[in-house]
Amino acid sequence: MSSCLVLHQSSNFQWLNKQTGNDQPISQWVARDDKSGEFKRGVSQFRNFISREPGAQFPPEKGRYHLYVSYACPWAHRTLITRKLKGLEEFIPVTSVHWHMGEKGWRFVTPDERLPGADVHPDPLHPQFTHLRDIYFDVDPEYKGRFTVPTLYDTKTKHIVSNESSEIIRMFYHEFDDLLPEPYKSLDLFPPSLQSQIESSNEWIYNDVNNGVYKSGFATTQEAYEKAVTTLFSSLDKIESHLASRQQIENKLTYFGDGITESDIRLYTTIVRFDPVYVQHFKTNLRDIRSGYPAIHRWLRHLYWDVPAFRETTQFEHIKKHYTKSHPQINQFAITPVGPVPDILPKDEEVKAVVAALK
Ligand SMILES: N[C@@H](CCC(=O)N[C@@H](CS)C(=O)NCC(=O)O)C(=O)O
Repeated sequence: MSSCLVLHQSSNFQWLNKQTGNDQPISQWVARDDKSGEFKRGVSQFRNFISREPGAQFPPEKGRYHLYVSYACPWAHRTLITRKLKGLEEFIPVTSVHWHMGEKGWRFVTPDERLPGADVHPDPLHPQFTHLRDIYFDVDPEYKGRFTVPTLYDTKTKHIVSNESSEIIRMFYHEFDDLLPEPYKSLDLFPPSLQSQIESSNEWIYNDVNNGVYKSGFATTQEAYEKAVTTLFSSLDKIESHLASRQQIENKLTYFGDGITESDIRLYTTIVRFDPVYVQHFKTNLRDIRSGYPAIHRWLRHLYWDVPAFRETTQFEHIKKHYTKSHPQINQFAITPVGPVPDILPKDEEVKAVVAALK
């Protein structure tokens, strides 16, 4: 453990003044001096790549890299789905943090805690570390940024390879292919023929939907909230008509092409959290998915119920408790709403009002 880390852990003064390495408390989602009240997501700081190119700094190797995630987090969820779809579970071990994010950020569970989901355990690489931030400061005592999941860590060089989910999933697409058996080796989640469509939809779906729910929920002015929520719902309307025509005209259940692609992965992790959390916690309540967006609902339930990589990486207890119990500025008493029940509907059930409307 670096001496700097000991300093961070032992001094309350340091905690108060350096909670994110940039003098903002962890829970300060909108910068204090930002009068717009708009949530602006920071840029990830570690941006290296695992590559199978000869001489690469981070070559693909079984067991070399460790992935730190939270089951609650939609960005980390992308990496868990991709890892499973590509058959990388034996190659890239995972540790999930506890669902609660406090003033010191994400923490590891203690040895006696039992939470749902695979791989929720203390940090196996640094058993003395209590929080994810300990890894960031161990790697860089001067780190100035947020301590985010996913974090892809190299056990050999003791560096963070990347803490940017959109890039981690792309490393998983092909860089390990030489080590993988079929059918994982030839699974292409970003096929050349669809890349430009995927890229251009990523841009607005990221801004308006994936990050849009946070812009709505973390807004600190009425104007910022209304701007985010109306943009979010007009983008959901656009996604609904795209998926409805895919389902009705092309008879396809995925977002583009014939199989699952990056677009499905990136959209799913927001949509599966929408009804259970975002509708009430982030006030994204012009409609919900189950009663307001039939084509999105059908697409969501196809991925959840028919594709194990989606269902097995979706842990509703982590999701519901994380948001509702980690944001005191939004939910002072940390009460987790019971509904909606169930978290996700079976494929052959609809909410009663939808059934009545269809009669
Ligand atoms: N752009 C990053 C965002 C990751 C991110 O913001 N993760 C959240 C959890 S959902 C986090 O760890 N936040 C901790 C913090 O900001 O203090 C990515 O896609 O990987």
